[in-house]
Amino acid sequence: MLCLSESSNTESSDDAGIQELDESSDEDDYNFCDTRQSFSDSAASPDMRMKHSNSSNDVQQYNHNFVESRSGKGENECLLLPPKRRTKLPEPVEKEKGVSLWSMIKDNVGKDLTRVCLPVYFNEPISSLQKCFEDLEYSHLLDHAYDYGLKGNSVMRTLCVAAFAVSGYASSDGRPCKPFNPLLGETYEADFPENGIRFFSEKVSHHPMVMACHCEGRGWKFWGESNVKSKFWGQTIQLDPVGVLTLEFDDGEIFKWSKVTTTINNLIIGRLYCHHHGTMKISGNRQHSCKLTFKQQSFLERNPRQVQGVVEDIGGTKVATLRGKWDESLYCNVTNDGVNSSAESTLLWEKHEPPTNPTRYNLSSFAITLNELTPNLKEKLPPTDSRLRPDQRHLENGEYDKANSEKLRLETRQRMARKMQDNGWKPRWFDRDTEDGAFHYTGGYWEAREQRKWDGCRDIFGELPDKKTYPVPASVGI
Ligand SMILES: CC(C)CCC[C@@H](C)[C@H]1CC[C@H]2[C@@H]3CC=C4C[C@@H](O)CC[C@]4(C)[C@H]3CC[C@]12C
Repeated sequence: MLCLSESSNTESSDDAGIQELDESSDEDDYNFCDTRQSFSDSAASPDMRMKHSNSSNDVQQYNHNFVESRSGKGENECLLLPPKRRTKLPEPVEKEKGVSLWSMIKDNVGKDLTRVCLPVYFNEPISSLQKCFEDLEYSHLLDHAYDYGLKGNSVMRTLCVAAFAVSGYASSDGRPCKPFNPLLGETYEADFPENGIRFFSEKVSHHPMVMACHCEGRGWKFWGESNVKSKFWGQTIQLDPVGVLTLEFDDGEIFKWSKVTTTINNLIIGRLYCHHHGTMKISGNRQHSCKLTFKQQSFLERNPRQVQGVVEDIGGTKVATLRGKWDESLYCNVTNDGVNSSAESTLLWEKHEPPTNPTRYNLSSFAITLNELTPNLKEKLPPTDSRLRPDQRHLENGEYDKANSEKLRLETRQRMARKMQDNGWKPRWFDRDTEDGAFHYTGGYWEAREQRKWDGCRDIFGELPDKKTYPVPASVGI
């Protein structure tokens, strides 16, 4: 495995595991304004007629409890609007260098690839914690799922949950770089009132590398962990996710599923791309469950990236089907009385348009916003937030040499992570449940943020206070 998940290797690098602002958005997190704005996504809205239409500007009733009246009356009412987010990354300070992955690993052919140190140039300016949040770009599907369920439409609820589970893969298309491997105890918060969600994640284990996350939306909670087992096959790497994702609606309905296998292709020659394949069983605790198949890619496949699925009731009767592509869109057909209805299929989900000027990282518009650090936000963050990680910030700014040296410094520091874990280090915000073995959010993050009380949050990105207090064990790999 080429630097993807950690190995217990002694000399491997932390590759283990491998602004210009558009608007003056840094003034305040919130802008007060007197026009009502809508941030809704339309596909799969419960109020929408079942057609392929995609009108994205309807103001929908389930949106934005954050849009509150400030003055409380009349035409001049002032509404609290969400922050304006940036639409592009900063212009790089230095010119981009053309370094091929092959040039980095060619001298290591036949060697253990976990020992190959990749320079920061192969990273994207996003940490794996932030990448977990990318799975929630289409969280409106869960809002719709909640509403459908309340209206008694359990089939549409299940279909929306399935569409959500697939939508998380959309942003992996055409992304050739490796996210930063967070430091032990690194956190990431995402307060997205415009999407009605609040997300939090923490790296809870370094060996094996595990990240736990927790997200609250309108009518639902979603949590899980991100941990992959990887196998290196030479030209490809296979990633098998470990752990279960859980979605719980406020009315008590729960869905659980695991992610499918991801294969990263053309590591050595050709254009690097990833492909997702396997079966995803989304099990519900009430009326319906869904089985999705991400098709295996073959040389003859004229239609790659396909996903197909069926929704079944507890008796095993097929009540709906679903098909589409994980990098494009998904449609469903609801079966009536066991007979496939001839009516046209319904659009459940469609990928957002890519940004107009993509960078070499090929981030989506949503991903571009995730590492933005406004002065106002900076004041509120704990010292462990990914946005404060210096090498990642330098990379984002296109300061490659600074990024590289900071990365080396932090990796040296990180070498004591295993020692810390062995010595009983515990995550600050998550706890492993003794019953189901999963990490659960212990709560209190947003409350601590309110009071700016970050007790127990170490300065993980700074200089080590004293090497004697934290000896770097010679035999510990990262
Ligand atoms: C050698 C270097 C430059 C290769 C770059 C590899 C990139 C494409 C790899 C590195 C880490 C990978 C991610 C690691 C873990 C997961 C979780 C899984 O459930 C979905 C895929 C996803 C999100 C992977 C997508 C591909 C990924 C981003």
